[in-house]
Amino acid sequence: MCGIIGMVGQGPVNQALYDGLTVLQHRGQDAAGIMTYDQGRLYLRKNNGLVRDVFRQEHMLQLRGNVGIGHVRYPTAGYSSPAEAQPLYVNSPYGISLAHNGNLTNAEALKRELFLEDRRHINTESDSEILLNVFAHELARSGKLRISEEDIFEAVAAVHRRCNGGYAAVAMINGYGVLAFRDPSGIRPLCFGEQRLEGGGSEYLVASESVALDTLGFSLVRELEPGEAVFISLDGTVYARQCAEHPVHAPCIFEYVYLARPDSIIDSVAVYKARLRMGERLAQQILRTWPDHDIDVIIPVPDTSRTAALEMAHHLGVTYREGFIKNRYIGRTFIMPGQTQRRKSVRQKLNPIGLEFKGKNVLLVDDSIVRGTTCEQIIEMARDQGARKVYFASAAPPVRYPNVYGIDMPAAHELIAHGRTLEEVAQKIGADRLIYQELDDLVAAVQEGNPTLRQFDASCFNGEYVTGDVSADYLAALADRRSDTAKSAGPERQPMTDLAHQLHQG
Ligand SMILES: O=P(O)(O)OC[C@H]1O[C@H](OP(=O)(O)OP(=O)(O)O)[C@H](O)[C@@H]1O
Ligand SMILES: NC(=O)CC[C@H](N)C(=O)O
Ligand SMILES: [Mg+2]
Repeated sequence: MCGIIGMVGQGPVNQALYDGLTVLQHRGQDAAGIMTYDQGRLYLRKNNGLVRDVFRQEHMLQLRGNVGIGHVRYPTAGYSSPAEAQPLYVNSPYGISLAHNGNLTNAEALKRELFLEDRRHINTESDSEILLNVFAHELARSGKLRISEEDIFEAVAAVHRRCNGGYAAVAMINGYGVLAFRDPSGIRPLCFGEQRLEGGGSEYLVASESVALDTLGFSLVRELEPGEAVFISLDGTVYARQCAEHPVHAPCIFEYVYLARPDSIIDSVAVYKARLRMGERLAQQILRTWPDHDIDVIIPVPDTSRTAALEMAHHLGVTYREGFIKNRYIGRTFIMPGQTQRRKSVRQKLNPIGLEFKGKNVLLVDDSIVRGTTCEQIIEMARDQGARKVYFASAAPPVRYPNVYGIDMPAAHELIAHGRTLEEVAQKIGADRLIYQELDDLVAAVQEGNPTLRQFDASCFNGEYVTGDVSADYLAALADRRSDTAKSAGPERQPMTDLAHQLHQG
């Protein structure tokens, strides 16, 4: 889950894009980039690092123009190299740049097609470069010198026919404007907003999460429908069209569990309220299955679990206390690239307050347990502080299957709950008792915010992939390529690069 943003303004957009990216930083900490357009020229700054480190004053001054797009990256394909930082650019046709959140599941096949049939060269291992080139190729089909919004929507429709997986994207077409589109299952979020200016006219902003609109003073117009594309021309005219033949709305449920900020609204569901309901349902489960519990205190694992833990304590009538203090200068652990870094960061990030643990039966609450990196260490810390019993609750069900739509959980064997029973996980993490949210309860907690949502991508919990194209072979190849062990072995030459290479060798 990267963060994407795009703006058509009436004055320079560089600062607004920068500020927007800082509030989307929780979606990607690896790399950041902004591309702007001014009088026929494009200006780009991108690099590995946090937003505050990538953009210095000299870069900001060069990002000229009233139109631009931006990206914060959390890699799910390719490598953490600056060359794969986004926005990505292709010069033909017209000059197109693109920022992508999600992951394509047929990237390999598309890469072959792009090379063998469309005569396009892909220079990185990023699936986003493939998405950009498919779009560019389809837009070029119009063969026109001047394109219309209909040509742009036709190209998006073709992208939907060719690409599988999760993709929410913003693209900037040189001399035309900013395009936003969402995959036909609406897996990754995307919304757009408007700010009316005092002197007349409006500015428009597209972003992964509504929190970016709020902080920049835009009001939410609406979220993009699955399969829909919205195009905002340079003069500020907004065009929208449904470009998918059979859209099905199945947003990623993990956005509500962990990925999104609580102050965002996604598909008309307030993430904060969904998390409160997750806490409430977890409390109900405890009252049902463990009515004579002996929990003295509920302690959240900062940050994301706080909302659910607070409500859980309220419904159980148990004291809620802050038992871990988070170092505010350390980012999210889960989205760090390697296991060594993740493991080290938990210790650096969370420090216990001893008196909240000593002699008590504590229930630690987290939003989710994925690899188990956090809970194993947290439980150990609680015991070191003298806790009598350490119970652990997860506001999400056991994560047992890989995610293929933009969350870097590529290998089932790295997930602590994969192939393990509840008791086995409890034992492995060292908890005296482990409570997981039921999937039905999680779904209900989100759905209550918008009953029209009938389906979710909950694949990491149930192994059902909404795009219907994820085979066992695909998952095996993904694990092979992207598991922590594979990644630590370093970049390898990929088969498609070799295809071009082989051809030139004769
Ligand atoms: O089982 P694991 O593999 O450790 O993954 C799950 C943990 O990672 C996330 O925290 P993170 O530190 O990324 O972010 P947060 O501060 O938003 O909670 C999540 O909130 C859990 O605490
Ligand atoms: N998390 C994401 O959305 C990743 C986008 C893209 N697949 C990349 O790896 O750069
Ligand atoms: Mg956490």
